[in-house]
Amino acid sequence: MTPPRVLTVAGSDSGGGAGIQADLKTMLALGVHGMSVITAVTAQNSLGVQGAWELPVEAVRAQYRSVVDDIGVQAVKTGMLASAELVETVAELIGGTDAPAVVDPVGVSKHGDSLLAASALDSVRTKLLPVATVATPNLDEVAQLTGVRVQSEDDLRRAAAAVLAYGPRWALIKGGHLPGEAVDLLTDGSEEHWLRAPRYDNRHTHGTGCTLASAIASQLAKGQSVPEAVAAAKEYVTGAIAAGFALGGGIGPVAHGWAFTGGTPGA
Ligand SMILES: Nc1ncnc2c1ncn2[C@@H]1O[C@H](COP(=O)(O)OP(=O)(O)OP(=O)(O)O)[C@@H](O)[C@H]1O
Ligand SMILES: Cc1ncc(CO)c(N)n1
Repeated sequence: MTPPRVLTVAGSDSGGGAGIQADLKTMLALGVHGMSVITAVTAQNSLGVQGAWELPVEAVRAQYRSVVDDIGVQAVKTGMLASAELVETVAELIGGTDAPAVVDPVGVSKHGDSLLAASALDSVRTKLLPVATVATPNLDEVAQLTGVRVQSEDDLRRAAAAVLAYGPRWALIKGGHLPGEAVDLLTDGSEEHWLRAPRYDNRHTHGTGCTLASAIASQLAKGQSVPEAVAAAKEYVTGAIAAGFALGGGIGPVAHGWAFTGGTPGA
């Protein structure tokens, strides 16, 4: 049987922990066929981002058309889009595709390196968020995009309302950067789903956001509803964080294959 097909539109992380590499590993682990449109190439490792180069708009468009016109997609995920021009191009492409879109509005890496030009923020708000089925900002991205500064769980509702005002069907506000339990809020403005998991203080959390968004897209492609897909994706990313491992001298990656290795840290 042909597996469901999922497309990631994102940047390459040479260190293999985030970006396209995290997305494809997640898709393999969750049993879907992963495909990629590369928007930018980063020189990146456990210590930070040493360099980043965008691809030309024609290269992004051509990759997208090659995949969608022949193979077809059951879900799309977007990550690092680097510039206003690429954000607008990708928004137009996914707006014209009949598949759910999970938009991870990637702004900065875990090390604080910028992965999106400041001049692109307005295009994210007005072009990309309106075509999202689910938008998955972290707290820094919420602050950049909406001005809402989340300091407690109560603020997550306010953040979600501010994100929903830009037009995505659902907002998943990731409270991963708050102290205490790892709490996220999923809402479409009427239903609310609180997702809670224990916090693992192993610091090997490079690529958590990419992994979560790709897992949501994978579950949507299998036909799950948004709340079901997000709940399953949260379980997957939590297992991957629990089994995260040291690599290089800085922040190590989550373990995408944890379900195959029994969830043993670093196995
Ligand atoms: N230490 C942790 N323990 C358990 N869950 C965590 C931890 N850190 C983050 N999470 C969870 O991981 C998911 C991703 O959230 P996070 O806020 O880390 O994304 P992100 O900052 O976009 O990640 P990145 O930019 O590295 O890809 C959320 O479900 C969040 O609650
Ligand atoms: C290429 C890439 N995309 C996304 C992230 C998320 O932080 C990263 N570090 N690198």
